[in-house]
Amino acid sequence: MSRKAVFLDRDGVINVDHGYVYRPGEFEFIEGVFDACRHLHALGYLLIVVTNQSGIARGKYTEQDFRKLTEWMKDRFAREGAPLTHVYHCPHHPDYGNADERDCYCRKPMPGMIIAGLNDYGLTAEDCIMIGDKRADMEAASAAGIGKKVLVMSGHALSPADLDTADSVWQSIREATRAICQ
Ligand SMILES: O=P(O)(O)OC[C@@H](O)[C@H]1O[C@@H](OP(=O)(O)O)[C@@H](O)[C@@H](O)[C@@H]1O
Ligand SMILES: [Mg+2]
Ligand SMILES: [Zn+2]
Repeated sequence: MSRKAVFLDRDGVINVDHGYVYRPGEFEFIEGVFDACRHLHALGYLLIVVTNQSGIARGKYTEQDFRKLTEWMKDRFAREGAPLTHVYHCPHHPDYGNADERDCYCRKPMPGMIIAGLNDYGLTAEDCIMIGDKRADMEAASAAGIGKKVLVMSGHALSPADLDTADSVWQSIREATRAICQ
C-alpha cells in the first residue's frame, strides 16, 4: 500500500496568523483543527507540517524559541489523538543571511520541505494533500507533485489569481477535511 500524508501549513491553517508567532501564549488554534487532523490520521494520512519561519532570519525569535513552541504544539496534537509525524521549517528569508540562505530551496514556494517529507517517509506524492492559506503553499505543492492542493480562507487574504492555484478552496481546515473525507 502506498504511504500518504497531509502536508499542513502552520500559520493560517493550524493557528491564527497573528504574525511571527513564537510563544504558546499567542498560539491560537483554529477552530476544528484537532477534529480535522484526528479524522485525517484515522484515514491513514501522516500529518506533516511545512512552515516558513522567516522570523528566525529576521531575528524576531531564535531556533530554540521555535523548537520549544513546536514541542508544545506536538504535545497538544498528540494529546488530541492526532500525532504530528514531523514539523519541517524554513528559517530563511531572501533579505537575510549568506547567499545560500537567501536563495534556499526550503522556503515556500520552493518545494524543499515537501520533497524532504516525501523522501523521509517514502510517500507517494500523487496520494498526498497540501492544505495551505497562501499561493506559495499551493505552488510548493505543485512543484513537488502533490495530488491535491487545498486552500483555506482562515489565513491570508486571497486574490482570484491565488484561488486559481488550488484544486479547491474552503473556509478552514474543518470544511476542507469534511470535503476530502466524504
Ligand atoms: O504560514 P506558514 O508558512 O506556517 O508561516 C508563515 C509565518 O512564518 C509568517 O510568514 C510571514 O511571511 P514572510 O515569511 O515574512 O514572507 C507573514 O505571512 C507572517 O504573518 C507569518 O506569521
Ligand atoms: Mg500560512
Ligand atoms: Zn529555507
